[in-house]
Amino acid sequence: MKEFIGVSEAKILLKNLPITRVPIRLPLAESLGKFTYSAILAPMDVPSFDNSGMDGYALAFDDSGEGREVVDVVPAGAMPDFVLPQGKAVRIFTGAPVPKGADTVIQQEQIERTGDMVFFDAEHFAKGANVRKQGAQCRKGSEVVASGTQITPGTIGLLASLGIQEVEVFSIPKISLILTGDEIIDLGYALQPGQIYNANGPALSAYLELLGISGLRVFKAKDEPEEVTRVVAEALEASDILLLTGGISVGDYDFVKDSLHQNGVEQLFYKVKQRPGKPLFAGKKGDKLVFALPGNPASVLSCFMQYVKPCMQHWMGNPAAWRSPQYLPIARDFDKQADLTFFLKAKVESGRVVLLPGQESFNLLPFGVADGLVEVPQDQNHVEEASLVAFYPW
Ligand SMILES: Nc1nc2c(c(=O)[nH]1)N[C@H]1C(S)=C(S)[C@@H](COP(=O)(O)OP(=O)(O)OC[C@H]3O[C@@H](n4cnc5c(N)ncnc54)[C@H](O)[C@@H]3O)O[C@H]1N2
Ligand code: MOO
Repeated sequence: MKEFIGVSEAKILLKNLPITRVPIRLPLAESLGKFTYSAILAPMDVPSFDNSGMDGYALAFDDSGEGREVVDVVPAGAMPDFVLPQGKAVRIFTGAPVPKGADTVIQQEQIERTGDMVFFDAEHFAKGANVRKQGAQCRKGSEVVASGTQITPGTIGLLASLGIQEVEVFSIPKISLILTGDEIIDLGYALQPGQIYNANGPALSAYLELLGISGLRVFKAKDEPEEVTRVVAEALEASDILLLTGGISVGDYDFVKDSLHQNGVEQLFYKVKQRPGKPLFAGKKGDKLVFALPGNPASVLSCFMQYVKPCMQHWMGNPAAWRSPQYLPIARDFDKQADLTFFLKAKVESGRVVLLPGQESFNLLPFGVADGLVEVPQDQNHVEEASLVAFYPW
């Protein structure tokens, strides 16, 4: 039951959590952005036949003779059923199979053609020129993609070239979000006095999209203990990772922590020496992770980026989930009094980080332009202009 711990201790606790991750098989077209679960081996040679890299003429390089008679044409998509006779050439096109008996393709710009005869200057070529050999890209059985690789459009092209239609990837966690707070109103409704628009829901849903996670289930709970407990039970059942916003500090209407305990969630830590997001709660129930994010929107986004995002990325098989920040020079001096780690909204301008005005945890204005967060460690109260600071892009 860790209480009021430092940022690094909180991160180490999360990083060391054993997480059972399961692979799923997905159609290639749905695998973009996912991480491969196991290494992928080539099921065949690619190219699977020697083929021409140019539009031109295929011939046997070592054949002597001033010119070659063109005896046939090989288009792409057809396999020639003849052996090229000695001293002859065939018209060939890019991607077409090089017929047996030929070993070199001379591109058509380098050929003089007179009637059925072609002439070229052999000094400008080497044997084998412009022939893409069978297996030049990869041999059957060779590893083409390592495990833990993020699938890009390029990976999809590579796998398609190998005829692979499905890939085994790390699954995407099922995420639920419980928004607490009687004052929270969804977009599209008129605000009554005392009410505010739900900013945390749309922001988190967008952040999940950025991580390649769709299908977020959003629940709402009134500031009422039985309701929070009931909604936690329902949401927990349906999720691998449960997020809550609000209701986690010490106010009379903050019921989240008790509701989590009542639902058998074991506390990993509560309260972190940081601003924003001091009352952050992390817990687990079996393999399920639970994060109760302090309701202020800046705390929600900051805590999500620093703690929840790496857990989710780790779950999804990203080997760089807990990667180190970038180190960039800060544009101006910065001073703080509190003995807490600060996460500050910042913009990168000409390679320097500029801290934005409006760092209070209720204030969303700097998020309109921020590129990410700067971390100023707990024990550092002064940051000198131009010194390097840790910067986390979104
Ligand atoms: N006596 C103390 N009061 C507070 C402390 C404390 O230590 N002692 N901590 C403060 C800090 S720091 C934070 S952070 C907040 C966290 O409070 P909760 O997690 O209980 O969140 P709420 O009180 O429910 O809401 C805080 C704030 O955020 C607004 N909010 C909530 N949900 C949304 C949403 N979906 N979209 C937009 N805004 C939202 C809510 O209206 C409140 O203004 O506690 C401090 N208090
Ligand atoms: O720790 Mo809270 O997020 O500052 O307002």
